[in-house]
Amino acid sequence: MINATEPEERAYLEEIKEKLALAIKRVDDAVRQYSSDLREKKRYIHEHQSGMDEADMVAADQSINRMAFTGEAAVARKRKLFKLGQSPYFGRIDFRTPNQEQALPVYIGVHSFVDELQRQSFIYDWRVPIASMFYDFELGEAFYSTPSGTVSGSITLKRQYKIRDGRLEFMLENDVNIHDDVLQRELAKSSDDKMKNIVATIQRDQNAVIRNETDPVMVIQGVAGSGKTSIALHRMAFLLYRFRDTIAAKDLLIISPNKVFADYISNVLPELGEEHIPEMGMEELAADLLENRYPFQSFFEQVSALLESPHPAFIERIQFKSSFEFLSQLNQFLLHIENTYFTITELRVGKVVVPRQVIEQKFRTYHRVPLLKRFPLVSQDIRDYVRNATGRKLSGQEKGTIGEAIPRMFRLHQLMDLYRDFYRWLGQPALFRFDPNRGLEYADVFPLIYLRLRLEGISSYDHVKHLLVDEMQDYTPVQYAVLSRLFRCRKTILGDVSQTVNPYSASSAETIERVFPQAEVVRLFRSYRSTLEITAFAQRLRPNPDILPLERHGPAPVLAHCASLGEEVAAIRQLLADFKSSGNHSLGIICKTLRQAEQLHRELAALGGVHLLTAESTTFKEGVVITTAHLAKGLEFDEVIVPFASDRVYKTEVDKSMLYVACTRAMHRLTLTYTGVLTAFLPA
Ligand SMILES: Nc1ncnc2c1ncn2[C@@H]1O[C@H](COP(=O)(O)OP(=O)(O)OP(=O)(O)O)[C@@H](O)[C@H]1O
Repeated sequence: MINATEPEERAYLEEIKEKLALAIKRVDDAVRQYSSDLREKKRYIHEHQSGMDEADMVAADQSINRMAFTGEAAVARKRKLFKLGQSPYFGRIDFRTPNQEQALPVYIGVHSFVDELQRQSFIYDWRVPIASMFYDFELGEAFYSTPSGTVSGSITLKRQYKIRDGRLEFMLENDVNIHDDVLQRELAKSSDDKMKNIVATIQRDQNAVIRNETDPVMVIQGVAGSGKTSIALHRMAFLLYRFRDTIAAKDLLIISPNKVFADYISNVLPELGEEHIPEMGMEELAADLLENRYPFQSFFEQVSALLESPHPAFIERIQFKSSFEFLSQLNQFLLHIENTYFTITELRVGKVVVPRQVIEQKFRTYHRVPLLKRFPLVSQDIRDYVRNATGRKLSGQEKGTIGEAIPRMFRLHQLMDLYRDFYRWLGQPALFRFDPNRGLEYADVFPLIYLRLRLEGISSYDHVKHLLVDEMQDYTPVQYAVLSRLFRCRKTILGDVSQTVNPYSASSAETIERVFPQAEVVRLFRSYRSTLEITAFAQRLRPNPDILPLERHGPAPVLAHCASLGEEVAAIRQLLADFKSSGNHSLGIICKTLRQAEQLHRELAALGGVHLLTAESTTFKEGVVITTAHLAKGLEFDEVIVPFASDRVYKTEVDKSMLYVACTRAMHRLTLTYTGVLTAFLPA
């Protein structure tokens, strides 16, 4: 066997590092050559500019661009090689097909490394087909799929390595399931400031999601900490690799809940050697789709309003607009306006009378065109009709008459008027509240966009080739209907219905399936983030008998009763001091409302290094963070403190959701502090 023993492996690692160093040197030389050629070329052009014609200039430009492009590619390659030098590979399988005499080792890393001189693959990218067996199989029979068919054989050896800064820290041989051991070590570590890649320990069910190439829509419903976001990002990296000839990072789009989250996850793709993927929030998308014509309340403001003053009529409006019933009513209304808002009459233009039937027939011709876009088309056809009838060109005035008369045959043209009419048609005008000073309620934003999409058509996102939607539970059927019409591409949609920040407008995987009947729904029950003690504690808030926590232990969550607010703040100060000497890196103090978070921030700011995250924040901060459960969604911390966990603060369904989200952010340690009586959501 090749490299059977640990000393042999160590020697082999040195050998690979040398090869990598050599490869880096070659790239360096090449880069130097490119830049000197480029300089030379530019100098030449500069000097000979006057004698060059346009064609020469274009050719020169092209050649400069080509050179710059090759130079950039070389720099990117160098970056990858350098990274491999730090940690060339994390796994190995020895695989033998029936017609091979000996099993050959397949070393697996974050990138591939092929020695061009020897024409030999030393390291396989984790995304190549053969590497999938590392995640899918233990020792024994195994197979992998390639575009040209399935390859079967057997795995005779499987190893995992932890190589850091070029040094082999440990190496594990597996006869049973080594993944667990390495996984445990990874999970027990304290978190860095941002989300990490998990290539070395991707689990089998996760791998299936990451490598799924066939389903047009994947919906991932996974319990808190099941790795949904991680998997989705690895899936993007996989698709970028698998379809590298047709999909680039700029062709993907991530819809993320907020900028802090976007920043938090922004490291993963670059770590995997891919470029940054464009990202936008739902509100940004909404503003764009409404062309900034109508100011509106944000989702964060909607949830804050629910937390601070949950008015029954407000809740009713939200609930209704989050239902399937609402979407089908909107669709019926669209039919209704199509059938009843037209009053088509004959049209006189000079001496010509255009009969009603002709105009009707023209409108029918364009029934596939969005309704509000038909008028200019019909107007043009009628002009042609009149021109043919008169046998002469039309005057400006005649053209104008037609251009004005045709749209007038439809009752309303303003989107907002139509939307308002919808509620009249429903017989529920009170369900639409519009205060021009405060803008639209958030619950009205996507219904209005939906109307616009159906009535005017929008094609500005046709370039997107894969859409990733995180925190799917917080979007309503109308929002999905908009996404489905706007993004005709493949989609990966993920979330957890237990972690909604607004139970009145939550969507489950089943809801989403109704919008995307072709979706493949995957459910993940294994939870990786928190210790068993923390997961068990969070289960008291939202029991889920199917959850499978990983067997990892830590201190039991603490419920700290305090005699007064002053004492509570003092207790939190003490917890902060303990944290600073604990060796942990991140601490999240997660409140229910922004007001509480701001208040606590004022109390603790003097300690220094305490960051307040608000809806306006754009970057994730290392160390101690004070924020709300809503904004902490998707993030994780070594330690979490949930202040004010009393029955006065956590009493409604929305409050309970917030508490669940807050507690499930903790990886290793969780403390809840309160004064008075503990929230009833945590019965003893
Ligand atoms: N296979 C794995 N190997 C190592 N770590 C993993 C693995 N799967 C998940 N994790 C870790 O578990 C934690 C939770 O992952 P992630 O944030 O992707 O989960 P999530 O399902 O999106 O969580 P939530 O819905 O609660 O926000 C992260 O620290 C992630 O690195």
